[in-house]
Amino acid sequence: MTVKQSPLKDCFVIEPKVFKDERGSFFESFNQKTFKKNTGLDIEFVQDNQSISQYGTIRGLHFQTGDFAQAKLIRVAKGEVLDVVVDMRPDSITYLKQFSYILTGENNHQLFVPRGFAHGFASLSDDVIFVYKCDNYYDKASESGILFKDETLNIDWKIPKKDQIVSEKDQNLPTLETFLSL
Ligand SMILES: Cc1cn([C@H]2C[C@H](O)[C@@H](COP(=O)(O)OP(=O)(O)O[C@H]3O[C@H](C)C(=O)[C@H](O)[C@H]3O)O2)c(=O)[nH]c1=O
Repeated sequence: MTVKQSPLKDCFVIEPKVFKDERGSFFESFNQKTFKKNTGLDIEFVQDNQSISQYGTIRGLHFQTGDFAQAKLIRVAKGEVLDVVVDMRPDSITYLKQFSYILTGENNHQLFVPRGFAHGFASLSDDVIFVYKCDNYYDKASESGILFKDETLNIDWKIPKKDQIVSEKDQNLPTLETFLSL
């Protein structure tokens, strides 16, 4: 496994070792000992999530606040996504900076997103199987987020407006300016 730092503090890309043969391929999608050895992080993931999305779906930007903030280890089992994170930690040297990365079922890359980051993704293909580990449990009351089309962040989701599929909940998330003023 190779760990590559992203431009955002504490956020990094993991490229697992993939074994290929005439049958197909195999890789360890998570190994606690290897993860700790290569990242120096001793994290206990407590919840695995999976979502399936059609082309054009944009989920996010989400995060849980306070005691229920979540670090996530993200990968795409099938399809292709543009994954986007924003550092929402006021004390961070990369505060309010954003980073996007293409995750696919082909490259098997993973993105580690620390607690205190907003996270979202756009489905660039149909039938995207998006799987991720969280180091804290889901807590509806702690859910928060930033509007995906926030003008300050000006994220290019790579999906034409006419093709965008966004939940009612996400369409009503606050802008960054509003969130920061709360
Ligand atoms: C996240 C979550 C949701 N749910 C329930 C709540 C809703 O009834 C239903 C769909 O939830 P939601 O529309 O919030 O799902 P996503 O839009 O995929 O949310 C996720 O998408 C972005 C990309 C993230 O990074 C977060 O992990 C998460 O917010 O699943 C649960 O029961 N447990 C959970 O952990």
